[in-house]
Amino acid sequence: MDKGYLLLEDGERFEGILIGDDDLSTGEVVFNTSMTGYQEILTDPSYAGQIMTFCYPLIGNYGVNHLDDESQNVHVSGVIISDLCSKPNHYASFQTFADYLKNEGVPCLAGVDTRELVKKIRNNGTMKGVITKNPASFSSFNDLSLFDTSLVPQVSTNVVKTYEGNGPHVALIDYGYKKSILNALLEEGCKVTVMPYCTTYLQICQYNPDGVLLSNGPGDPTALSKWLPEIKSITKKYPTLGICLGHQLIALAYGANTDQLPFGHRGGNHPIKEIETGKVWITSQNHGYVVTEQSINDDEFMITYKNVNDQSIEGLKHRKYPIESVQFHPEAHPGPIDTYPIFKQFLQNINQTGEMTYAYAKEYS
Ligand SMILES: NC(=O)CC[C@H](N)C(=O)O
Repeated sequence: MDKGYLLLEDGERFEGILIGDDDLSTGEVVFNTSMTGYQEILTDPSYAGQIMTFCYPLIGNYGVNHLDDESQNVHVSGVIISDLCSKPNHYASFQTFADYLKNEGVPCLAGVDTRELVKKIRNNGTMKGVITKNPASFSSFNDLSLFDTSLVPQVSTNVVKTYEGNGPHVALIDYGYKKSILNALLEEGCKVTVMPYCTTYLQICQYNPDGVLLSNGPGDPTALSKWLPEIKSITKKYPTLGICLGHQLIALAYGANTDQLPFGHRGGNHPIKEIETGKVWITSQNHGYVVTEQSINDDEFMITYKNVNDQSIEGLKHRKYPIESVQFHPEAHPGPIDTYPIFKQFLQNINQTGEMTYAYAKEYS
């Protein structure tokens, strides 16, 4: 088996065994603390451009199945693990973790002291990294072409697709949506039209939805600045729910700012507090950016949830219009489903305020 290396931007190097694909992999090195759900994590398009370090020490023990994919491909650019299980045991498993990554063309470094690596990221923040078989051949972290920043166009669909249902019609704007978000809407009986990230307000109107969901997605939300006026117009007309990147885009569209967290929130045990009730929910999270509290216009938006660990903003609600957004993932997969009712709340918003929304829109324009 070949040796491989993780080279970090600050010059430190971690050694391991190279499994999966043996090509060069570049990305932002991040970590996820979830104890299960590696397949969902690998296939979540929000992780595009990132090298994922799994904190849980044993990976691959239940293999890979046909149910857990959150999209059609693995989106992480590389994987770092401690112990690899090569003899998985699960009735639904059809492939090993290593073969799966090889087929998907994604390099993985196994046998790494992930505790040391994670401690380093926690202390110094996320940084760029490279997985390679041949460290001498890697030239420079300054070669920006290796670290792509236009990630959403790469993961979003370019065709409009409708899933039939008898309930309200939701336009799901695809910045890199997770299948579980679509499934949650379909389970609630919605008709769902998935639309590309670059869909304009007028294009959405042609489909006449009852509500709009702005999905999760990879990268820095400010990379989508060009689309903010469209997003603002959409939210002024339709009841809107934003999830993760979608939440950040709503905040940006209304003039707030986003900032980068030191090492992100990625895991299945992030506590958030509902400001109105004081209740704490445990959530699934995966984000590196966050809406800055001071930048939120208090007259327009109220903060609905805050992170219990670092007090960062976890949710916003417009004071007048049916616009809500959450930084965490109510669809879970992987992680707890405590906040799944957010989807039901969204549908209530659609049903109760559908008529009013049009009145608001008139008044607003
Ligand atoms: N899951 C997401 O939508 C992630 C949002 C954004 N890319 C971030 O890292 O903050």
